[in-house]
Amino acid sequence: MLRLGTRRSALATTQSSWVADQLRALGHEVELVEVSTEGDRDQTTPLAQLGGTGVFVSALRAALVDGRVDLAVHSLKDLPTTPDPDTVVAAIPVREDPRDALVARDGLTLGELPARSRVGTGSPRRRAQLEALGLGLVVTGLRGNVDTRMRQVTEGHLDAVVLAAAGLRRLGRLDAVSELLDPIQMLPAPGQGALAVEVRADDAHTASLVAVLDDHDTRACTTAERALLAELEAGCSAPVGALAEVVEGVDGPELSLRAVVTSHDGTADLRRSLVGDPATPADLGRRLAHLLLEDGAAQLMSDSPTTDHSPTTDHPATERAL
Ligand SMILES: NCc1[nH]cc(CCC(=O)O)c1CC(=O)O
Repeated sequence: MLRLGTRRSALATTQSSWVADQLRALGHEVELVEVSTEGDRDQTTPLAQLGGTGVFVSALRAALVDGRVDLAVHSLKDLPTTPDPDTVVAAIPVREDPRDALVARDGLTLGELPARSRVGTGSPRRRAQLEALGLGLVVTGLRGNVDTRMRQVTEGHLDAVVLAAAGLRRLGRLDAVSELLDPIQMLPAPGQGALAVEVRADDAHTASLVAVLDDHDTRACTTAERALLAELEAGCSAPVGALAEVVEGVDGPELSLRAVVTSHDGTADLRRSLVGDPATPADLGRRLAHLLLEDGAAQLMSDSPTTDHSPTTDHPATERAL
């Protein structure tokens, strides 16, 4: 019996159940074990103040290391880039749509939202890229699970929210999307849309069972995106977007990587891209990071730290961690 640790939120349960079903299809017995995380218990503190999305990860890792569970499923974009000595990512399954999605009132697109429309997001990356579009949108902080965030729109508190398309697709809520944002406007978080299946570092047995779920292209793409993030020394809540894609070149497949670094207020941004060898994705990510650093990425990220650290003053109490 494989014990699979999962957080309780609808999205976490859906993701964990998907992995469990894949393993069952291979003939394994799998049991879901609920693990509660600080990010779930504390429903109002902005994530950046709780220590970033890493708060969702640490409790699951603790359950792994204690031997309460044998594997844990994370959203890859929530995994810190610093390797954990006690665990390994045994599989990165095939990625869902990596794009961000707009959920707006009356099915409006970003371009159709009038100036002064209130758009909710708790992510500094989304906030900065929205501001950088220069549409006169009023970006307000937001936390909570997918349903809570979408309710801000249906109840008329906000004109729109931005969420990961992958989460909405997994929850069967793509119907609520008014626009899938083109990465030209909004580059997703490194690793967005992909899952990471972690096992104990010393558990080669479970690692080998799980390894068959690994998707080669997804691993290459997310390795490039995360190497870029690590080289920029930026954390999970940094205003950094990145998207790698395997594309067909003249001499076979190539890895194309695009990235954006913004100041926290979105008044300045740097965009760059590189194409390289899919066999050495981390190298590509590091090289693109160095180009951005040469352009001044480090100063840009440190220059204007976001002044709005209190999204809960806009949307108190009822919100829950995703
Ligand atoms: N940080 C929260 C989080 N972590 C993973 C997802 C969505 C699923 C994914 O990106 O794989 C979300 C919600 C969101 O950004 O809308």
